[in-house]
Order: sequence, then structure tokens, then C-alpha cells
Amino acid sequence: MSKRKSQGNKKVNKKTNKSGKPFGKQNFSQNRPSKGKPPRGQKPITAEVTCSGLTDEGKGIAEWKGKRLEVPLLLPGEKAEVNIVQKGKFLDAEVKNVITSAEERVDPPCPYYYECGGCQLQHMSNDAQARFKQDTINQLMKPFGKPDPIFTMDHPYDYRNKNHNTFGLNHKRQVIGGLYAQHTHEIIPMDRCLIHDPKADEIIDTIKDYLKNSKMQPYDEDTGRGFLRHVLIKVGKVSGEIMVVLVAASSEFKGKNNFVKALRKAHPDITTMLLNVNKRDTSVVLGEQEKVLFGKGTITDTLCGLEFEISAKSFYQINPVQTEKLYGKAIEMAELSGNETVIDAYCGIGTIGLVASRKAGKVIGVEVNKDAVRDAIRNSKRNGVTNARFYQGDAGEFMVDMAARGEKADVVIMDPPRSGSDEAFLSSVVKLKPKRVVYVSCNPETQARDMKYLVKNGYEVEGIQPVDMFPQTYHVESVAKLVLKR
Ligand SMILES: C[S@@+](CC[C@H](N)C(=O)[O-])C[C@H]1O[C@@H](n2cnc3c(N)ncnc32)[C@H](O)[C@@H]1O
Repeated sequence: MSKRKSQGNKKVNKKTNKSGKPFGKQNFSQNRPSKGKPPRGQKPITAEVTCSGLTDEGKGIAEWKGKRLEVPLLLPGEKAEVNIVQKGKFLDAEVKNVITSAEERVDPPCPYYYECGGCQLQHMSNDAQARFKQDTINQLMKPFGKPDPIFTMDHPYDYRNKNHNTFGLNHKRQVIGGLYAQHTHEIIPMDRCLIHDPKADEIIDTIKDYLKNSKMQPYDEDTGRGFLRHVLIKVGKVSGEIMVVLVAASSEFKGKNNFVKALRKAHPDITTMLLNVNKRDTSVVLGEQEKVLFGKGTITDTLCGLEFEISAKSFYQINPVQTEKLYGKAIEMAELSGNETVIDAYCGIGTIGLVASRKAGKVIGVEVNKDAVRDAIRNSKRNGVTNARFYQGDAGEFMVDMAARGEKADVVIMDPPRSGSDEAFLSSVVKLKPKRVVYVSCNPETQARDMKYLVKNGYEVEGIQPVDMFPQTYHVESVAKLVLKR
């Protein structure tokens, strides 16, 4: 292994990793929850394979008996022993032992990394993560031109301003709190997640201790008994304001006053607390019903020089450091001169639109979540913006109506959810003929699909900027500029 130091990461210690376990002989599969267990009666087959590349989820690609394997935690060029089990039509493979490790491999700093699955790239150096994300975008965007070099993050930890932790009981009926292992409802007990805001994890720890020493019970998914399901924490990274949302299975909160008092005493920097009631048997964290327990029920934070009020249920970008770079690029791509009518579609709490309003004639925002729209309207007033209007509704329907009324827009900035946009929206963009479309996306796969539609219908791509909003995970953000062909 080369002695060259990779930027910001510790290279692999050949003998032990950070948690003190022997690295080369580490039984990766033993540390993973039930997903790795073979179906009843089936023994895993152990085989030696060589990794030839990475999937877009960061899994190593290898071949075994002419079949393709996708192996989490394996890096290109590495030789490893893997355990293989047949699951239905598919082969499930896990690293048992890395025989020769790649230069890019580093010790994952998180002791829960192999169990949790919330991060997928901690075993890669920062440079290797950046290369992987750049390659993913380059590949997806090949039909449109060459993307610019990715915007990386100087300190790629502690960045999340929103955490959600789950509480439950272990088999000894003891209170545990942590994160769900990937694709499961199995709680991995943990007291620190390295991409969470550290203060938020301290608050979670206090709540865990409170549960252990009080009558308040975590909710048990199997029996349907108990009270506390999740805790959601939102932190204003600039303002320091903190929101704590208790997600409970019932609206009857016995011992509410004692709890609120104890938590505020332990963490005087909490500025608001809410109770959210979720009685549904679902993986969606927040329910509809919400009650403010103390404070104003929202937090405020500063982004790109503007102040934003954020509700519990509204979307707010989770990595504000990288969001400023992303929005900066989006506004640059919009090429605003002060007169344009700009549509901010899928606008959330109005962040992009309000930042753009300083350089535009008029901004029209549309968003489906009513709490987010209420925040956007408040945010516009709070910042003294007089040229922006926000509407609640489906972005596709809104655009269809605009096109039917023959209205005009010079620039459309769109930032849909992971599933991307839809034909109603895209076909209306084509009818409205804005000179520029700036497409922000946290899922470049659906972004490329939608860009293909726009390119087929009169637009050309003038720039693509990848942004690493989610270090340590395989997710990557991207913003693209499309211009109407003459
Ligand atoms: C990725 S977020 C972007 C929000 C905002 N642009 C920002 O940067 O914070 C996507 C937003 O689209 C909203 N959304 C989802 N489906 C929608 C639809 N069909 N019409 C309008 N908004 C929608 C979500 O509620 C969410 O606020």
C-alpha cells in the first residue's frame, strides 16, 4: 500500500480499524444486520473475487461464475473473499475479508459504519468519493456534455441540520435509540452519527436517558404499545436556534411539563419544541397532527444573506454550507438582469426564489406543502421582498394553467423531489418557452430523464455543475442550465 496520504482521511491501518477490530480479517458480514443473513437452510458460498468498478450506489462490481455481483464496501482493484447467497433471482454478496486493499481505502471514522448503512462511502478517501460522484454525473450526463468539476466540502462531517432518531426496546426490553439500519426497521443503537450536527446528538442522548429513567415509553412497532416513536431535530447552523419534535403514537402526552422542563434545563439553547402525532403504521416519520409545546413552533436560519423561517414539516436543504454554493451557481445560470419573470417551481420555503428576487423583476413560487408555502410567504415579508408571490399546488397543474392562460416566464428554476418532474410540468415549460431553465436535482438519474425531454423539445444544455451535498453517502446533487434554441 502506498504511503501517500489521502486528503483529510486516515489511510487504512493494515492491522486494525478505528473500532479496534482486525481490518484484514474483519468479518464485515457479522456486523451487518439481518439483511446479510442467508435464507433458511442456505449456507453462504465463499468465493474470491476482484472488483472491477462501482455501481452508482457505490457498491463494488465483481464477477462470479459469469454472473455480476454488487458488493457493498468493496473498491475497484481490490481482491476479496465474499459470502454469496441466492435471494430469489438475485445473488447477494458481502465482503468477508479484503485480501488486497485499494489505495483509496481508509478507516471509516464511524464505529457504527458497517452496521448502519446510512453512509455508504466512509471507507473511501475524500478524493475517491469526489471522483466517484464526478464519474456518476459524467456518465449520466454524457448525452448533454461535460459537467464541471464537483464542488466538494472542506469538512465533510457534522453537516446535517436535520436529524431524526428512532427509539424502541431491545430484546431485553431496554430502551435503545439510534438510526434504522438501511432498508430495515432494525434500530442500531448509537450515541453519535458523524454527519449529524453534534449538538443534536447530545439532545438525543439526554432524551434517551430521560426515557430510561421515567415512565415515558418508546413505541413498540410489534405490539403497537408505547408513546415515543422518533425525535426530529432541526438546527439553524447560523442562528443557533434548535427545534425538537417528538413524534409520538398518541396525542396524550403524560408528564409533558416535566419532560419539557427537564430537556430545557439540560439544553437551554433549544428554542422550540413540538409534539407531532403519527398513529400510522408507515415509514413516513411525521404525522399530520402537530402541537407546539414551547416556543414559536418554527426556527429561523440565515442562508445566502437572507433569513428563513422553517416549520417542522417544511423542506429545507440539509447541508447549508453546500447549499450556498449550489444556489450561487443556480442564480448565476439563471443570468438575471433585473427584469425577468422567474418561476421557482417546487419552491419549498421560498429559498431559491427569494435569493433570485434580488436580481429579478418578479418571482412566482409554487409548492405543494402548505406549511412550506406559509413559510415562504412569511419569509418574503421577513426579508422585505415585494416582488415575489407564492402559491400552493401541484407544480405540474400550476404550469399547465399558466400555459393555458398564455402567461409568460423568462426563467424557470425547478427543484423537484427525487422522483423528478412530470410530463404535465415539462410539456408546459415547453409551451411557456422560458429562455432559460435551471434544473436543480438531488437525483441526477431523474434529472437526466427530464433533461432529455426538454432537449428533445427545443432546449440545449449549456452547463452542468455537480455539488457534494451529502458527503459519506452515494447521493449527489446537480444543477443544469438549459437554454431555448433559437
Ligand atoms: C428538493 S425540495 C426543494 C425545495 C426548495 N427548492 C429548496 O431548495 O429548499 C422539493 C420540494 O418540492 C415539493 N413538491 C413535491 N412534489 C411537488 C409537486 N407535485 N408540486 C409542487 N411541489 C412539490 C416538496 O414539498 C419539496 O418542498
